[in-house]
Amino acid sequence: MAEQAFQVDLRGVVDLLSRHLYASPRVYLRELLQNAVDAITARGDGGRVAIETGGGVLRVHDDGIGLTEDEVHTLLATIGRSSKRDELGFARHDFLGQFGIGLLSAFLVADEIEVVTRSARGGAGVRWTGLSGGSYRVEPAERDEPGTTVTLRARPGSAELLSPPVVAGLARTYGSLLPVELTVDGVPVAGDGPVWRAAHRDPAGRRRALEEYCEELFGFTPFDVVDLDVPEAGLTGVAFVLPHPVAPSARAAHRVYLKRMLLAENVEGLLPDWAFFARCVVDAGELRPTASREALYEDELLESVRDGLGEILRQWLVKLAETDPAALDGFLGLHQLGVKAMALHDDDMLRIVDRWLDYETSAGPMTLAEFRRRHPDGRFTTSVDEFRRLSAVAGAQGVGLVNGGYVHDPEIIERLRGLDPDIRLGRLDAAELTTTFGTLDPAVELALRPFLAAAQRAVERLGCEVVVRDFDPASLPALYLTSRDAQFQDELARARDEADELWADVLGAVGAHSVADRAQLVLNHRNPLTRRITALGADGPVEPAVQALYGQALLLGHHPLRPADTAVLNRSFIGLLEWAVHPPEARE
Ligand SMILES: Nc1ncnc2c1ncn2[C@@H]1O[C@H](COP(=O)(O)OP(=O)(O)OP(=O)(O)O)[C@@H](O)[C@H]1O
Repeated sequence: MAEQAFQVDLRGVVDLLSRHLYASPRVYLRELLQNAVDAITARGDGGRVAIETGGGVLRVHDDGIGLTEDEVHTLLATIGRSSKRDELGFARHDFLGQFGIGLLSAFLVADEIEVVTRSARGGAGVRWTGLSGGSYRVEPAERDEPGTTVTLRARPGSAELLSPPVVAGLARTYGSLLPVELTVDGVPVAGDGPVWRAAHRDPAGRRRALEEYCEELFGFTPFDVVDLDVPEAGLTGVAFVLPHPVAPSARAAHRVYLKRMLLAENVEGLLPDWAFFARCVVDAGELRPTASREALYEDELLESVRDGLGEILRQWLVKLAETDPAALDGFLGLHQLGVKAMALHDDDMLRIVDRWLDYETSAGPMTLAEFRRRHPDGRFTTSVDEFRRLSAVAGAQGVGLVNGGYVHDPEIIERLRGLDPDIRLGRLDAAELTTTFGTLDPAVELALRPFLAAAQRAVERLGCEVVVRDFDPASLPALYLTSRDAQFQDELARARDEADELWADVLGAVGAHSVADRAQLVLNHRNPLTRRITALGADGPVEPAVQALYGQALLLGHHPLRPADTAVLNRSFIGLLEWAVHPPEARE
């Protein structure tokens, strides 16, 4: 059977382009500009593109390579055919176009495209007229010079897009960096090339020019300006460090030019995620666009560009730390989350965090490096709540405590030990604090035995052990300590209660070896109120008082309240009230 060629319904293709490929019909001008610039490139360097507007008509003239009649038939009339690929079909890297569909985008704003062209390689002028319905005609045309003129007549409803101010604006947006002479209605479109490549008398002058550029583009005065250069991708540009904090999750949008033609103003994925504190303007010769030319095509080159740009920003930061600590301080004040995220993977960043970032500690705010100097055996908490409830106690006992409760902190502190094996900063196990609490005089301890037994009965069902110690701060009546192990035991006990017999035995065996490790209610003998409670006789309100201390210690320590805890708290409150209004002597 003879093979048949696919038929293409041009209306379907135009619909696809206008509604699904391009984000906006504004791109028509970019595609025409791009073809003109490619034609100039194909002819040899230096050329002119002149755009004329008015009366709902748009003309784009170029003095590029032009097309012969044969080429008109094959290139303009075949969708997907492009002269910008080599024999093997690879896009040739000196051209902007590659897909062979760009010209069709003119149908987004016009029903008819007219191309009058004459090839620089010889032959007469040709007029090609393409209609959005899917047909075209070719006829001879008068044209003296080689080059091409594309003419569009606005479709009803699209006149605005072809109007002089809109066209001038679009030409400026897309084309102001193009290496050709570009005019709209005779007015040159600013073409001094990339601002970051312009010559300046001194570095300060250049810096000022770049800052102004940033203000104009992004509306902020940058904290700093970093030059970007990734030769393997033919990429140059600048990164502007944001002068205000941003959420790390905010997608950083960069302005990207490919071969001096604007790709888009909000390109994502140019920098590694952690570098969310910078906005870039770059021009790259080798990166590829997606077919819609509104985003970068994700390939290995883009990946290595991302790594390369990340490295440049990292170096900038390391240098800032070495040469300008005050500026680094300012930077960290704004963007510490990003720096912490970097420190998870990068030793230099980790050292910066260690040396420069202030942490909350039991001895006030200071850097981790300073903290380690003062407390070689210090501890860190992994939650902010834990820090809040234990820092006063730990501090009063000379145990240094760091708040490692914010994002990335525990990982960062763990990584520090990888950096230097001598670092002993370890996780706090709250139960270990009791070992540093002062024990009581044996005689006092002995006298407290009956009280302790009664106190233990009062909280027995809550799964905690009552001890009396002597510790600072004296203002604290009692402290509730869980160890991670005690939490595990709690869960185990709960599981054992709920499990059937077989499992209960297994779980029992698991827990058997460390039954002693329970949560502790540590009563502070240094606190006057607590001391009076421990002195209560057997006929005193020992039970509600101890339960009240227990409840207060839970609340003070921001511990979660279980239903049993709430019940005990209520009961103790009522019990104490009863004691207050019906003292024993009144009951007789
Ligand atoms: N101004 C022009 N001068 C010379 N040739 C042109 C001009 N405009 C278009 N062409 C020819 O028509 C072909 C098809 O153009 P079209 O814009 O559809 O695709 P492309 O530029 O090759 O690729 P892309 O879809 O990526 O833009 C081009 O490859 C080129 O050979």
